[in-house]
Amino acid sequence: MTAKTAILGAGAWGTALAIQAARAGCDVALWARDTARAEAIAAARVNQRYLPGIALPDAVKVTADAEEALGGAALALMVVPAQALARVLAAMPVRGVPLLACCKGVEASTLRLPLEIIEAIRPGLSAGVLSGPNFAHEVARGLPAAAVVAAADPALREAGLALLSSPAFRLYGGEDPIGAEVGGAAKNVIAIAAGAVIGAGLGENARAALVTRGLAELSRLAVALGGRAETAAGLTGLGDLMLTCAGPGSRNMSLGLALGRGESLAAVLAGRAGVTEGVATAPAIVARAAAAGVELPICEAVADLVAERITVPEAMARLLARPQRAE
Ligand SMILES: NC(=O)C1=CN([C@@H]2O[C@H](COP(=O)(O)OP(=O)(O)OC[C@H]3O[C@@H](n4cnc5c(N)ncnc54)[C@H](O)[C@@H]3O)[C@@H](O)[C@H]2O)C=CC1
Ligand SMILES: O=C(CO)COP(=O)(O)O
Repeated sequence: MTAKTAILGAGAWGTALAIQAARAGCDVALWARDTARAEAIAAARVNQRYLPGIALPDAVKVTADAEEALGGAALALMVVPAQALARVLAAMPVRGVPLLACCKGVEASTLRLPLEIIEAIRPGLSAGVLSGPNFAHEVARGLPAAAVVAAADPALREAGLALLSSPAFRLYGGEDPIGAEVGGAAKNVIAIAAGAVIGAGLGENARAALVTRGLAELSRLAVALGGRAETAAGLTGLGDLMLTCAGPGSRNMSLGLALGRGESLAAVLAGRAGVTEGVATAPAIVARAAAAGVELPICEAVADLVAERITVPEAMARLLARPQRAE
């Protein structure tokens, strides 16, 4: 019998992962919260709002019925924004279905990372993280990519690799889910900083410095929260920074570019359908780090920037004026 994977969240990444799971040989249920939207995607066989122009394979069934999506599933992927994860999960009849969190952020109201949210809402459920440098539209098209299934439970790592891998989508097992989720959340914030310096005309040197020192920030925080420093050098840390800080293909980077050029946050966000995770995560990750006794100066500058308390040149001047220290 073909294994079934449930994808909970039909945005850009959920739709791409549904296509990928079908390519990997699964029966797939793609759950959308809105019945009309689920019906429109099912009828068109395309998610025109979030992933236009890419057809869904026959193995993907689209539904707004959570019971139908999760019934008989061997694995479920949570692919809603981090700020919506708790609400969506609380309403899901997951029972014992193991979960992979695919969102990259910190919950603003509680400062929880995705696996902490899952443990609070479904205590004892086997859960892990799927993360890495993956633009949805490239994965959906079958272009080569790699990612990590990070979980404490080896059976979940194996299930993730078995159900989601295909020749062009290379998955690695990871034993440091905390490091993976810190990397995914922090890189979105650092990407806003990277975009902002380019948008403000401060140059490529400034971006390289921010990305590298940003890597040090996410590594410090991961270790403080119980993760491993070396995870920062892998796909979920450095790999995703390289992708997300490289250019306007990233929503976070492109937001930074616009802020750097002097556009307002509200105007930029009003013009986009998809989530820009770094906006809510910037203050949350700073507060979470502070609670753990860790300073994140670049994330702090981004939190001030998105709150419009500071301009890009002011943020850069503040970072440059920090006391000298060893690298
Ligand atoms: N788009 C990408 O290339 C990648 C995205 N991610 C991460 O995956 C997560 C989701 O991103 P995307 O799919 O790109 O976002 P998106 O903005 O394209 O789609 C989000 C989906 O979640 C739904 N949603 C939003 N709030 C909801 C709520 N309260 N209840 C139920 N559903 C809700 C939306 O209707 C939409 O279907 C984010 O954390 C993002 O950082 C990770 C890797 C790649
Ligand atoms: O997480 C992503 C790539 O790995 C997507 O990045 P953006 O949300 O910035 O587009």
